[in-house]
Amino acid sequence: MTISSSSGNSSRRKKVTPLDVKRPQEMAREPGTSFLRELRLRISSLSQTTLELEQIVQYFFDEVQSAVLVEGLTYAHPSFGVDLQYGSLEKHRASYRLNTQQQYFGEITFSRRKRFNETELARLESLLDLFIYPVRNGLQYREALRSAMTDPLTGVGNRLAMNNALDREIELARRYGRPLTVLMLDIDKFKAINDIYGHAKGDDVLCTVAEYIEQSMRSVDAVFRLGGEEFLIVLSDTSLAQAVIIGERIRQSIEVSHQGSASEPHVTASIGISEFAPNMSADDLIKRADRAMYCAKEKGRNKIECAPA
Ligand SMILES: Nc1nc2c(ncn2[C@@H]2O[C@H](COP(=O)(O)OP(=O)(O)OP(=O)(O)O)[C@@H](O)[C@H]2O)c(=O)[nH]1
Repeated sequence: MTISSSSGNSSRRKKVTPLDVKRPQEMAREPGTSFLRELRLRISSLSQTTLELEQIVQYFFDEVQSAVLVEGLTYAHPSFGVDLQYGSLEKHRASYRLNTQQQYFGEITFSRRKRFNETELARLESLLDLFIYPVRNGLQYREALRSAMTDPLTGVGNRLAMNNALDREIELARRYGRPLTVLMLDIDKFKAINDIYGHAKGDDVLCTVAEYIEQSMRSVDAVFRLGGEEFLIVLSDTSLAQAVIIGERIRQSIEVSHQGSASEPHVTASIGISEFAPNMSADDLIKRADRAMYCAKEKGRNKIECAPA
């Protein structure tokens, strides 16, 4: 493990190799180390009870307090989209880049109002090896969950992710009485696109349609591919009238961006919209949107239809 650090106003930066990180046996020779040994054991066993990154960082923050007063702790790994903060972010900071020989595992920052002294920094550094491996496991777990819930072709959520998201959104809509709408989108005559332009072009179309849907939504909305050429879009806190506007934006953006040529297919999509009511299950909501989408197909495709209230 390699830890590079910068600390406080002095902005020192140094590298610590695995040999520099004190092992429990070495610390046992120092005064007061039975306390640190117990602390190491406690952190180590707590970290093994979970794979949830938030909990691992929280445990570390809570336990580190007994060795060194720390008022705030942040842990970030931008490429995993992780940015966690516990306590308050204060003026004096000690930051460590966490690396093993092979891989970078993010950056941890301890902060507080009073400057850290060298003994305290050494103590914090001596505990970092207890942090990096649980964090590595937590990141791997997060990645495994993410890929289990992602459609590999388009990169949007898959059916499993949709089930989770919809259950959560329905619970929020019920609890707070907020509107919730879903859009079922199906690419028109997709079989013909495959037949005329080839399967690879069909795959490209699926990817660009997913992109145009994402570009037409707010960041809080979510899109899922249900298989084939069918997508479900979940619009939280959105009424039927607002959903029609968003649906129309999506429909138009797909059509305008796929005008068609000798080598490119003309692509359109049909959309069915359904608004949640408290007596509905997730399944009811999806089925209603699906029926509305088939109405749009029957009425000539490249249209939006709403499920009856
Ligand atoms: N390229 C590609 N094609 C797929 C994929 N999944 C499903 N398909 C094809 O999508 C086509 C769907 O065709 P249909 O269900 O008949 O519907 P359609 O041609 O879109 O016609 P309408 O829905 O009535 O407008 C089938 O030919 C499937 O083989 C995929 O991942 N990639």
